[in-house]
Amino acid sequence: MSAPEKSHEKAKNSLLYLDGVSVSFDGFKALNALSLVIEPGEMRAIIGPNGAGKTTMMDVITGKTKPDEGDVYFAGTTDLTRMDEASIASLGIGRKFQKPTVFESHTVWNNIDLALAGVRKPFATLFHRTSAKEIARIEEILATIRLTDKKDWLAANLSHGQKQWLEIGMLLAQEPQLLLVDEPVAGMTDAETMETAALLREIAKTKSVVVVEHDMHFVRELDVKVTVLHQGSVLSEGTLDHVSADPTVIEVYLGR
Ligand SMILES: Nc1ncnc2c1ncn2[C@@H]1O[C@H](COP(=O)(O)OP(=O)(O)OP(=O)(O)O)[C@@H](O)[C@H]1O
Repeated sequence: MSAPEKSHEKAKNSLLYLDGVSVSFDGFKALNALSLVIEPGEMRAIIGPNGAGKTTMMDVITGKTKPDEGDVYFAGTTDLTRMDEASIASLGIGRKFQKPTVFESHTVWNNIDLALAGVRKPFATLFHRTSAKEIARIEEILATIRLTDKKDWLAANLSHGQKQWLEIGMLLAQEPQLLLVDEPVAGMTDAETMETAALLREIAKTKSVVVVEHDMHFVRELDVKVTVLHQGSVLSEGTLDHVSADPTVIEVYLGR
């Protein structure tokens, strides 16, 4: 069997499979032979000090950055290194950036409706009236993101945390199989942070989720397997208690 066929075989039962992925910027290795496997239906937390390569990893998965080396497969067989960002998004990989980008002058309801419209065919959007099925889906999403009672509010009037939830709702409208979420609780209150953990746990019942986050209280609340990145590679992996007790992790976090 040739090398590419071999990796393909190993990727078979995973939703996301990265093996030996390296990315260099002017000779500096932002990712260094990174290997990571996410199972279907899994939620994973990614932690690591500044500059560990977390954002670069997300950029490689979404096609924004092409790896110099390594394999990146989605759903076992789709080689993401050969696809552009738009094609990867349409496969069902949704990304939420750190800063919320909701439509401030629209209501909460319309923001979700517009996100649903984004996945309709252009012709359908032009003559569109929200169908009963779509209304039910919008209501379901509003319940998930804790904004049912704010559905008529302008997005501009939401708190920072609620805007983050709304943007998660807009991603859900696109029915992704895999959600990549970058530092969702930065700037949130403690109560919003805990609610975000509960919300993501609910979402993870039907979708795979990869969350990058620095907030350890939040990561503990997620209660999922944790991957620690350092200098572009996996330093440690396991429960939060396991990685927190790992001497190599302690050195990286405390030795700086
Ligand atoms: N486009 C680029 N050009 C040059 N260097 C880059 C580029 N993007 C990232 N880097 C470098 O690669 C390294 C990894 O960056 P990355 O943003 O992936 O880390 P991170 O783990 O997301 O960090 P943070 O927690 O601070 O967001 C850093 O040293 C960064 O300066």
